[in-house]
Amino acid sequence: MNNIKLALLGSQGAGKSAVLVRFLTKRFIGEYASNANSLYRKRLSIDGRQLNLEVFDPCSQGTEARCILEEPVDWADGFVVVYNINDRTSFINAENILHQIRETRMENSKGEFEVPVCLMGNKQDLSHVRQVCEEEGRLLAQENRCLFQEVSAAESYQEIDSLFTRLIRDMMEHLKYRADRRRYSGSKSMAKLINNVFGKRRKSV
Ligand SMILES: Nc1nc2c(ncn2[C@@H]2O[C@H](COP(=O)(O)OP(=O)(O)OP(=O)(O)O)[C@@H](O)[C@H]2O)c(=O)[nH]1
Repeated sequence: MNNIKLALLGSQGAGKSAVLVRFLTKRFIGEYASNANSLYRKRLSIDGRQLNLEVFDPCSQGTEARCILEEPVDWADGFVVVYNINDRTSFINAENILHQIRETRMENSKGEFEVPVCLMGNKQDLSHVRQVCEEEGRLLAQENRCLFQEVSAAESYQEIDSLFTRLIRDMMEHLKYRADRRRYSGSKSMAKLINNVFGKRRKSV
């Protein structure tokens, strides 16, 4: 069975827990304890494939984006970055987080892989007081080559479900690609090793 690790990032109060709980339980719960990191686990079936999903929902109280990122950025196979469309600061924070994910992951993987990321503009039900227009979100997502949608954890399940599902599909593809690459480079180095040992020996006979 596949294990998939997802991290939720974003400003305090953007609705990270609300979005996640909507996806996992189909329900909206108004208030969540936000003074501790949470790790959620769920078994899912996507395209007939069983998987164990782990989601890290870090406590973002009073922390800077870089601190939020320190733990999950190496751990996760994919990210959901949430901002509140009624709070421009949370959008700017999302932008910083996306840059940091890219920087860190590019460094770690020598630019070979791009980790799947989804940008969510939450609280769409309050769009009459929005501070960030939808186009800005879409542009930011395009620049960072990630999925994007405005959602409302309070009012709708469908969009959140399909966005998470698309992201998890991308993550599964990405993990498979990485595993294939590793296998391929493993067999290449094995072939090199065999060549070095036996090839040389044969020459010297
Ligand atoms: N109107 C509206 N309120 C929402 C929505 N999503 C979340 N909220 C509210 O926004 C507040 C913050 O939501 P949380 O899910 O706790 O936000 P968070 O990003 O997990 O916050 P921290 O854990 O503090 O980082 C709560 O009062 C939620 O009820 C939404 O889609 N619409």
